[in-house]
Amino acid sequence: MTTTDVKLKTYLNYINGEWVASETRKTGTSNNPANKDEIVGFYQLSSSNDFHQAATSARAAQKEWQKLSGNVRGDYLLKAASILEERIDEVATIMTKEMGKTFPEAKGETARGVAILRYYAGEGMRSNGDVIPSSDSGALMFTSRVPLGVVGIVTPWNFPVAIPLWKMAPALIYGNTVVIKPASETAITCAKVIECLHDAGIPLGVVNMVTGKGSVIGQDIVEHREIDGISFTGSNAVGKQLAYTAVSRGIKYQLEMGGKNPVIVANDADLDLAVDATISGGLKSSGQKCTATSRVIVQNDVYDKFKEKLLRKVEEITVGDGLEEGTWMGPLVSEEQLNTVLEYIEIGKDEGAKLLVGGNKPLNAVDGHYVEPTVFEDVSPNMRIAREEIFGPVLALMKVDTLEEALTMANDSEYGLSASIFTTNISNMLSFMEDMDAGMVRVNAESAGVELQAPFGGMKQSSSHSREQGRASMEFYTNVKTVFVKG
Ligand SMILES: NC(=O)C1=CN([C@@H]2O[C@H](COP(=O)(O)OP(=O)(O)OC[C@H]3O[C@@H](n4cnc5c(N)ncnc54)[C@H](OP(=O)(O)O)[C@@H]3O)[C@@H](O)[C@H]2O)C=CC1
Ligand SMILES: O=C(O)CCC(=O)C(=O)O
Repeated sequence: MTTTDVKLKTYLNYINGEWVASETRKTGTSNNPANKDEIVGFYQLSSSNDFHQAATSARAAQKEWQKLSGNVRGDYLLKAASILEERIDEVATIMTKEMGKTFPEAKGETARGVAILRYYAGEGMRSNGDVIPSSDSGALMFTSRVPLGVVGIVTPWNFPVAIPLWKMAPALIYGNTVVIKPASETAITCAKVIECLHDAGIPLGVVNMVTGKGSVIGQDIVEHREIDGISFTGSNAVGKQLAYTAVSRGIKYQLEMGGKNPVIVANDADLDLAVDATISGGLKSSGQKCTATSRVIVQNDVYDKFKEKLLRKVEEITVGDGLEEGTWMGPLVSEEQLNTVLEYIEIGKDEGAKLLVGGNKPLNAVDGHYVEPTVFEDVSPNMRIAREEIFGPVLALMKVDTLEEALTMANDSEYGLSASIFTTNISNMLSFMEDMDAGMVRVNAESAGVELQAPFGGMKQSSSHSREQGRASMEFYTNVKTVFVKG
């Protein structure tokens, strides 16, 4: 049985190189958020014992995988990249159907997945240590990076190809084996990615996928004795809970969580650029990115002009099924997410913010979890819509007199993931780069849209202060061994 049998539409767990049903014999349903009645497929609702099988298989495969040379491990990633590239339309279609982002966005993300696999394949050939002069002239001293062992990976639904791959690919290239539990909303998209690794011939047990509710098997991923490290992206509540257990077990953990990302528009900004970037950074993927722009802090002199240009463009946004040509913004991922966003819109109104545009479910879109792109103004820093992550297409405009005030406001957040400034003045750029407390600081560019070869992560409550992607991944997925050799 394969997961590509469309008649069955039931996707299986992947354990020790085989597609297997959960021992529970229960499945969950993946629905299309653009059309609630359309079933995309079924995925396994796994048990702790299913997870145990996967973790045990990953352990059994680990030493042999580690012993392969880096370029041999890289070859598997290269093969998987080519297979994913051949299947790009199929994978992107499933992604759009499961989580709602538009097909061009889904295709772009899948292409990014291909590039991530190729990038980390190359890592297998790069240096993994340093020679350090010993104080003993007759000795050789060097460092070597060794894998953690078996890594547990928990991923969210908003980047269902890129995030699993930017965690799995570095884990694998540095010699770890993995067990992934993807978000339930996008379990099938993850199965499609795993199929590529399977078809690339990756050895048995090196990659394992177990689907099911995080609330049922999630804790196993960090508690299981065979798990040596855990990498998580998702909400702060779940991330912190996993971290507590990881600390109590003394294993490594890495968390990527929320954001409340500001954009500053200075008096000297190129306003058209700033408007386009605010819309793209805040509303693409319906604002469901941890790097999405949510606070738009605009200097007084250009406030009215910026607002007018922004509203004109927001009103032109077409909301609809992401598979339909001409749709700019798809639905939210689920009814739960829709309710959360609508609730925040009510909170904004109750707190006294002024709703300029949007704020409702579109009248002609009853079949899916749609919400209009929404812009508030008169938002003050203490309002909940200025402080809490909404994870939806909601922008909060905030007016300031000076850039110092803008920076203070931008930094007034428990989060510190990404931040942008739009300015043509070099000293404004420099003070922003220096004083903005965010893991990603961007000048004349939107807050979202990270590059796979650069470190990614946040300050404050946005992450566990570690970094993912690029060569920074090596810090998490390996331990340093210092070797001293005396002839
Ligand atoms: N930083 C980011 O990129 C993301 C942030 N978020 C934020 O989180 C909010 C809620 O989204 P949600 O999807 O519920 O996020 P969660 O943190 O609940 O989900 C992320 C992943 O964790 C799993 N999970 C859930 N509960 C547990 C648990 N107790 N132990 C271990 N794993 C668990 C989920 O599985 P399952 O799907 O089965 O529940 C999913 O795979 C969003 O509104 C947004 O604010 C969400 C997604 C991504
Ligand atoms: O901005 C991006 O492209 C990545 C965002 C992200 O990682 C996330 O939302 O989880």
